[in-house]
Amino acid sequence: MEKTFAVIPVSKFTDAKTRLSPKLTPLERENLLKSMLKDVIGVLSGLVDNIIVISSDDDVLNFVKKLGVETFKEKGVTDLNGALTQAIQHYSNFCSNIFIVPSDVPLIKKNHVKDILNRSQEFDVVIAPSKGGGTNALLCPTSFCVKFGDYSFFEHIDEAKLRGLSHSIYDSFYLSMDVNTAEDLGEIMLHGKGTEAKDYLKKVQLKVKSNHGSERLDVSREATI
Ligand SMILES: Nc1nc2c(ncn2[C@@H]2O[C@H](COP(=O)(O)OP(=O)(O)OP(=O)(O)O)[C@@H](O)[C@H]2O)c(=O)[nH]1
Ligand SMILES: C[C@H](OP(=O)(O)O)C(=O)O
Repeated sequence: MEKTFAVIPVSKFTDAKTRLSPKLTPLERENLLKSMLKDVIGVLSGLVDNIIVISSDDDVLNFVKKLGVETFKEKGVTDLNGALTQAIQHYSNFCSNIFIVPSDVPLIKKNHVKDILNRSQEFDVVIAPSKGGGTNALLCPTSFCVKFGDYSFFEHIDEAKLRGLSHSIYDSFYLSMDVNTAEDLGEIMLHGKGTEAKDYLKKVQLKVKSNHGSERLDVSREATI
């Protein structure tokens, strides 16, 4: 029987979401990453054959072990694609498809996962774009070569074509929302009802206001850091 394993790559807690440093302290960024991880793991739970978090950071791996998730420690000094490649090679002995979901997509819903899994019955590769040309979900055979980084959405489509694999684009507003910038935090405040991520941002008193300036959302703190 074909099996699909979900793989969630997570950077070190100390490197968590550096682009949010103007709005959140290092500890707050770590806590936000933990909240987003809980959201992503909760959504994937029960829908895939296994969930594996990969990281070089023992603190990350110990945190997710307590959530009942399998862990894979990346070996040596590597980057996101290197880490994913190590994990895909290892798990290719146990599954036919890998479903990669980053840890920073707290608006993902169970219906997205079900839809993507259904599409993989018909297509070899299913790709969900992120804002800015990245990839927020990639379901592919274990033979696939991952190309995360700049404009990876287009790189992944090219990779599928190069390998003669059929692909389907999964187009979802919520799934496209990864959290990289202060404005992204505003989107989580607006659209994240019921998520751990929104609850955490409320706890640290983040406020969002509509703005007609260079950014659409103005994100500020009630209390200063
Ligand atoms: N295992 C692993 N995960 C990584 C690595 N680099 C990034 N990630 C994860 O990959 C996903 C996408 O990361 P990015 O959005 O590119 O960047 P980030 O590191 O989270 O955030 P910035 O520090 O703001 O760039 C997130 O789930 C990260 O935690 C890596 O070297 N190893
Ligand atoms: C890793 C990268 O993430 P982004 O920089 O788009 O958040 C990608 O999706 O390819």
